[in-house]
Amino acid sequence: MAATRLIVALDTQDMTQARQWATQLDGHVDAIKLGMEFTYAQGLDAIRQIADGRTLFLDLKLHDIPNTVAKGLTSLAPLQPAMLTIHASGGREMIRAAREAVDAAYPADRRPLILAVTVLTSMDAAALHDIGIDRTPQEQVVRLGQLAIEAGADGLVCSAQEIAPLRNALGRRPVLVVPGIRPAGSASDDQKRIMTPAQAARAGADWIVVGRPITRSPDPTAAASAIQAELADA
Ligand SMILES: O=C(O)c1cc(=O)[nH]c(=O)n1[C@@H]1O[C@H](COP(=O)(O)O)[C@@H](O)[C@H]1O
Repeated sequence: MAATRLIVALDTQDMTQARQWATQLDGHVDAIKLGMEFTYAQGLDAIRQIADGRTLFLDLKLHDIPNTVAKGLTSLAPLQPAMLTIHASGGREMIRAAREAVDAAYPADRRPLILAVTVLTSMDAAALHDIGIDRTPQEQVVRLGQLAIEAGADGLVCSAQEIAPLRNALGRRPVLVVPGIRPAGSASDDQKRIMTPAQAARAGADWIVVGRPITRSPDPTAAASAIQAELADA
């Protein structure tokens, strides 16, 4: 099985902080993720500055009508992300439109992976019930995952708990990117469907996404190195 790689989520509104984390984590992580917190505070040019040759996961989780998502993704092309996110629950037509827009707007050899977010790792069965979905998170993730891959997504964002059923349904091909990662002994927070780095690696995650356990650590570099060691030993 291919090694599981580490993405750090640089979740901050602050340019100096993002730059400091990106620099100190060079060589300790495999990619950086910038999302809405940083983008809404600092804008797209700041993303370009922080990315600066690094592998960029641009996580803006687009979810709108097909035309708007397609045009939005086209507007992001100058940033040359390696990965982009859309919400699978936007539906088949939205996902298809996203894929067509990305195929048209990005050079074929630098086309970003389109990742469809299935069920947010902060949601449990009760939260799904609240929004009218009376399936387990696992059932809903597999359903949305099948739809998204059929419609042209390259991969999925899911929790580590759904990797095995997704691989059963969809095989090895979809890229599985897994947040909700908490090293053993972490305090509980807004993440509900969690696993440790080693558990995610053993389950077959292609990438794990880790934010606060690295960025809120007193020593982010040591925290990232410890996670890499855990992945390597899994
Ligand atoms: O798309 C994502 O990256 C994502 C999807 C999801 O279901 N859950 C989730 O936590 N994320 C992101 O992954 C990161 C997790 O950060 P921490 O909870 O601090 O490790 C955040 O930047 C979230 O926005």
